[in-house]
Amino acid sequence: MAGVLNLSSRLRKLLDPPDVPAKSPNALRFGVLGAARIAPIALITPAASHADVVVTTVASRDERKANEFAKKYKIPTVYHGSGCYQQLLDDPNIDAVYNPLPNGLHYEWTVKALNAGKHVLLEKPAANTSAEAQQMVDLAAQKGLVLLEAIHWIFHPAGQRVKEIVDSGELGKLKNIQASFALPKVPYGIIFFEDDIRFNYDLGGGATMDMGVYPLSAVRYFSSSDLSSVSSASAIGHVHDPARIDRAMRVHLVLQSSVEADVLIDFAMPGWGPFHIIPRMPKCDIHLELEGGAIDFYNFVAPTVYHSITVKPRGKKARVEKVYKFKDGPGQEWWATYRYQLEAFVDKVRGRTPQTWLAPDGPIKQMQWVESVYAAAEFPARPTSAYYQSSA
Ligand SMILES: NC(=O)C1=CN([C@@H]2O[C@H](COP(=O)(O)OP(=O)(O)OC[C@H]3O[C@@H](n4cnc5c(N)ncnc54)[C@H](OP(=O)(O)O)[C@@H]3O)[C@@H](O)[C@H]2O)C=CC1
Ligand SMILES: O=C1OC[C@@H](O)[C@H](O)[C@H]1O
Repeated sequence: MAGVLNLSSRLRKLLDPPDVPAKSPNALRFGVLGAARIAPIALITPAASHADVVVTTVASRDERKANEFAKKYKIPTVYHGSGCYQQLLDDPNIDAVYNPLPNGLHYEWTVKALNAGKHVLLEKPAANTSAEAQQMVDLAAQKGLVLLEAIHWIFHPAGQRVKEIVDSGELGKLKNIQASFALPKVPYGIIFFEDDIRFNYDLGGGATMDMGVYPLSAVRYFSSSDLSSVSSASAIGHVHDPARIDRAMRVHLVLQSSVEADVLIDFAMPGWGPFHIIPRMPKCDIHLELEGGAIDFYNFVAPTVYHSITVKPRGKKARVEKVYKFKDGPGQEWWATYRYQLEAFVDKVRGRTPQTWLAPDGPIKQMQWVESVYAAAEFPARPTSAYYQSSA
């Protein structure tokens, strides 16, 4: 009963967090590039409970969409039309930019934002290629600006607790990881639309680019190791562009630490039963095999909703842990992964030491892994952006 009450209280506050009584007078002013669907979840809602963040500006190419978005989310300044993204970057009243544009535009608008002197919270994956990611990371360092690729789940205490157990040696050496993020096949419009950016090759689409960021980052994070090789990879093409857009990807990875990993990514797992009409349950799990036992981490991407960490020492009784809040650290049980991430971003901008921060070369490694997966599956690399080519 207590579990159900906690769940309901957490969900209520997750979806409608209490506003802070007052924002600080010099709160960090965020501008949002594009009226993207993810922006309310990843920035606008988390910002409501952060005293040092205000979302002041949105730029959307379409005037009506721009105004509707601004009205709905109470954003005072709006730019629209063909030059609106640059107008936002030129606005001296903005300190930080949130970039949730399609993946293929991440590089161009992040480079432009950094050149305009703005800190950048950048949606995942950082770019279309590792070379683009490298340039962005170098530019941010050169300018002394904060650039964070939004691998939000790592900022939540649940993922960090799993890492702590792995690194503690309680279960011995890590041997194998199975990481899955896969959604059931449902009619268009329920999860994705037919013309979604995820299915557009030129915009950097593909399941490995999109959902793959999660299990691949989990393998990197829990193993603390780089990739040695992709020993097998099999892709299922998306119906609209089967040779270039992966609907699903299944890979076996060998890491430099000799840990091995199986990764499954799927935008639309077919149903089962007669005519495949019974939808499958989403998969969002990490299974870690260690010398002395195993750990199952359920729902690693959205742990605030619900998660479980089942620790199974070999020959002993299993235990289940749930960690919604740090013992000593920022946060509330209802904080979304995005809220923990925003806390860290602001701490970094303000010159404080965040509870968690990601290695500067993380976005580069992440894209190198994605490139290796596509190469092994004999799928083309995502296209280098025209802006990168013109500025190289
Ligand atoms: N961290 C997370 O949990 C999640 C991250 N993401 C990431 O966020 C990014 C955006 O995803 P999502 O919000 O689902 O995408 P949307 O399609 O909803 O938003 C993308 C925005 O980009 C702008 N845009 C600019 N050029 C184009 C173009 N040629 N075609 C389409 N849109 C364009 C549009 O803004 P406008 O027209 O207003 O100018 C649009 O609203 C992706 O990088 C994705 O990987 C997505 C979901 C979850
Ligand atoms: O969290 C997510 O789930 C669904 C994906 O398509 C999205 O881009 C991702 O970030």
